Amino acid sequence: MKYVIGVDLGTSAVKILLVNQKGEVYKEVSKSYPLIIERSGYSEQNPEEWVEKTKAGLAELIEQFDGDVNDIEGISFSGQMHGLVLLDQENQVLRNSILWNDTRTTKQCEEIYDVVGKQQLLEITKNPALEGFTLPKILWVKENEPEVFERSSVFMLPKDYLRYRITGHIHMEYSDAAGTLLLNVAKREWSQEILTQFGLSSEFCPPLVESHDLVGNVTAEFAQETGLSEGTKVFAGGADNACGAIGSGILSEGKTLCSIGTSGVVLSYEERSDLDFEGKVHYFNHGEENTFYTMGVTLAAGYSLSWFKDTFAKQEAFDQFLEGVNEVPAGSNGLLFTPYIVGERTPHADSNIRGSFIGVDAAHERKTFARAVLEGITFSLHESIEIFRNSGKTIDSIISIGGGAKNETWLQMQADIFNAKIEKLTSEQGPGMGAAMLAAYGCGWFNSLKECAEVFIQTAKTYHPIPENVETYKKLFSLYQQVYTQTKELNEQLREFRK
Ligand SMILES: Nc1ncnc2c1ncn2[C@@H]1O[C@H](COP(=O)(O)OP(=O)(O)O)[C@@H](O)[C@H]1O
Ligand SMILES: O=C(CO)[C@@H](O)[C@H](O)COP(=O)(O)O
Repeated sequence: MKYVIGVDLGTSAVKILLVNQKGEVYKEVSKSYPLIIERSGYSEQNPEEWVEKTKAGLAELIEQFDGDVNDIEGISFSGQMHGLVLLDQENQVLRNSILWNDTRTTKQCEEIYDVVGKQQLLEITKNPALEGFTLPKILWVKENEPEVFERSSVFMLPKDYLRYRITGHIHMEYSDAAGTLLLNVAKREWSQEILTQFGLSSEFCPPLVESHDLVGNVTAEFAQETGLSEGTKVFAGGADNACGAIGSGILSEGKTLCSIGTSGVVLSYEERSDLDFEGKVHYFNHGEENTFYTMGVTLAAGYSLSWFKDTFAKQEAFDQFLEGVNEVPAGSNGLLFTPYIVGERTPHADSNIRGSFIGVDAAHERKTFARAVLEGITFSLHESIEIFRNSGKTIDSIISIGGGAKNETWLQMQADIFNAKIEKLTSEQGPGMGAAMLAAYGCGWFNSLKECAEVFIQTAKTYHPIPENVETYKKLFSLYQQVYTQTKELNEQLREFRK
């Protein structure tokens, strides 16, 4: 039996899957790392920590593997998107990576609109200037840390840096490059226009490759440190949302994905590159050649839950913390939560908004708050579903992945709030599975990712909407939507008190 490895470099942890030729997950390892939050709006990680935790995870996986390591034919990657990694001329990391959920760059986003023009930016990159994307982070470093910027010779994204450390070769692939605001998404090339407008050279951008392209082998040093074979082929991989889509079989029109990781995503497959969503949803290159996807993003989806748990019950596991949420009725006895704890992206691109609990009552218990947090996160994702439905898409069936898909009550809640059938797959590790599929396709096990999906992906359980809950949530959703407008001005005034 042959195997491939899928490495998902997430925001909360690196998750590593060893998958056999039938698509069965043979072994699974996860190693977590923290966010570095120096002040409100900041979010960083140390790239060395990604490398060390991946090495440790791979070593553990190989140690437990009782087969022949030479049968592990390929490895590929899925990665948290947009994070800026700056390297100097010796390819040494210059500073911590500034992550996708860091919102310090509002000023730089305005500068991008001033210099490029909103319409022109949408035409080239298909996306608006959002704080989380990479170009605003590059401009922030240029303005605030000029000595660091002057020493930088190339920029990378998180999983591309990790892969560089495994192979010694620098590349970037289209699905992640799409989230930099430097790529012409339809033409699939770095935008000379935007690079020139910001005084950036072409050499600052790595060479572009396809997600399933072979980009090297495991170096002798990395093989020795992890137990991997030097013969294992390394394939480029994709952005975590592109990989999540591949790992969930979102490979044809009409398929919708809901992913609840640190962020939350509602994603739809697009064959064409010339649709116009006016920047209301992100529009990126897929990890499948020459196709695309659109998505709405909740900045703090799983992160709202992990923040709430870690703040009030750090020692408890998620399952223990969520015990009893199924006993609280739909609507959490009148308690509403908005998950804007680090700002929001879809539908409100607003780095200043913050979360609220509305309607706190003396009768509410901890489990009421926990359920309200799950509902608030799901309402936020429903805003993206509504954008897609209003654009003419039919969404009656959704595949749900990510850490959030581990909880039965949350999956039923998704069916009730989205008013759609929810499918849970045999593995909720969509991005890791997508990465493994890119390696399997790259190794030539299948003629296409679609063929691979037919073998690798299976539905474990389906959740159908409960009509009574659907009605309750319809009413509550319109109240939820009002909280943003009602609290926007208050949050402007609270800004000066934040540290
Ligand atoms: N047992 C669980 N039940 C419900 N939610 C969970 C559970 N375990 C993890 N989560 C949620 O999943 C999130 C992590 O999901 P994951 O897909 O691993 O994220 P990432 O790829 O961003 O690292 C956590 O922040 C948490 O909110
Ligand atoms: O910023 C985005 C997408 O635009 C995020 O979805 C990141 O890609 C992080 O993903 P997770 O760690 O939550 O999976």
